Amino acid sequence: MEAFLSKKRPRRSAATQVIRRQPLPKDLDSNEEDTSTDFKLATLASLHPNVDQAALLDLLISAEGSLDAVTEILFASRGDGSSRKRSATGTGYQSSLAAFRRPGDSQSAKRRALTRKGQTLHLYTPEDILAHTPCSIIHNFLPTQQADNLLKELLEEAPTFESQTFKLFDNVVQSPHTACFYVDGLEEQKRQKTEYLYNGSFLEDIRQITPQMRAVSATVQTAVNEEIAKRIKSHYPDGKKLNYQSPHEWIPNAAFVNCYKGGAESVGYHSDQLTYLGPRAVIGSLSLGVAREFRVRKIVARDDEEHARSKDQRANAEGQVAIHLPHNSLLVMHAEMQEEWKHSIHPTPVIDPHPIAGNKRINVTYRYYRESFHPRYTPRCKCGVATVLRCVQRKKENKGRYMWMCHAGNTPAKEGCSFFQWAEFDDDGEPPWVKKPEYSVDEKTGQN
Ligand SMILES: O=C(O)CCC(=O)C(=O)O
Ligand SMILES: [Fe+2]
Repeated sequence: MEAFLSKKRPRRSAATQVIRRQPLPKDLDSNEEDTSTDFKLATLASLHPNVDQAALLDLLISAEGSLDAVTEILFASRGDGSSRKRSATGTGYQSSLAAFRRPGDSQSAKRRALTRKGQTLHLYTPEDILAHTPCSIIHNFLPTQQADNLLKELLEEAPTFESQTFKLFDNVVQSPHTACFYVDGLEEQKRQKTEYLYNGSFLEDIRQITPQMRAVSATVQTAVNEEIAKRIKSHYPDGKKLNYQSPHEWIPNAAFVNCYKGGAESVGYHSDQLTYLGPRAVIGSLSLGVAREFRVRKIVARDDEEHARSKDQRANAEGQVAIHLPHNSLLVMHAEMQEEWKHSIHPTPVIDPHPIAGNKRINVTYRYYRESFHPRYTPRCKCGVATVLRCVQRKKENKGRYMWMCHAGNTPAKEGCSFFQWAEFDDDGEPPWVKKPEYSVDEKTGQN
């Protein structure tokens, strides 16, 4: 990648520039990619000589480094018959679920057949989303006036948001959208600035939640807890919460606000960081303004025998599903999401302007930062820095295991160390230190 970056690249968009500044807490690195970005870009350039290199890099980022996926998108957009032609509308075409089912399929086979390489399954109804993704959605979530007021308030904040940074292969790159982190109250704002590390650095721009955000947060809390209870009952084995999932109430105490201006702004496939949320985290994500496609893809283990035979079979198994997120919808990402799926906001050539937001989409992801995952407790690496929590997603032998790792090297110009430690949790996802005498009763309740 360095070699590529040092080459002169005409018309390179700001969205793809490698930057050297404060990273935001995204976990967008493609952990286990082995082929260099230089090589991938050279391959793509030779396959698609008429496409600008900056556009190819953008596509490579949103396809999470997959050459196959980029080529598929480019052929599909040319409509040469190798794939289903892509829609020119902002929110995609309606696919009938029946088209993805085969007569006589068993229930599990039906689920496997739902997504196919080169095809995106578009889901609109809460029932379909609940049945085929690890998410649930509530349309028209807030009273109209409250949703509009929150949107207006955040549209005033958004022009001062900064581009996200994330790790792609060995480089910190800029995500093509802007965002800002909000917490509740002055004390928490101070704590966040000085105690919580993101990709090995402290965040500079942390803001206190706005009055509208605070009011909405209580409504989100009630709805998310109800959705969690419903999901446990209807989807999980024996109607019991997942192992490592917290049995306690979900309390939103932090939020990322994302802004996507125009259809080209997007975020590539990623899983959210679990470092301060703990395993099996739930996230409540409120969409305002322009409707966009939220795409989700199941992660399939690289050495999974069922899919090892061909790349195509693996791509089929991963597939992708587009969930349509209209104004004033609350999407709940359930406990199985971050460990087993990746998500993205897909770029689109056309959007339907929103009467208040114009070409912008505002998204608030409410999160629960758990006291037991405060960096004062989590393992430190040899650099003396609190480590990052990751889950093995692709290697079959350790799939689903958690690990603490050094992330100091994610700060540009800083070297990290090789620190690695398997992370242990009890059935409720609590780390071992909560049982130590030093861990006070107050902290167990999340109050300090
Ligand atoms: O904009 C969205 O809906 C998703 C944003 C997201 O993935 C994130 O903040 O981690
Ligand atoms: Fe995310």
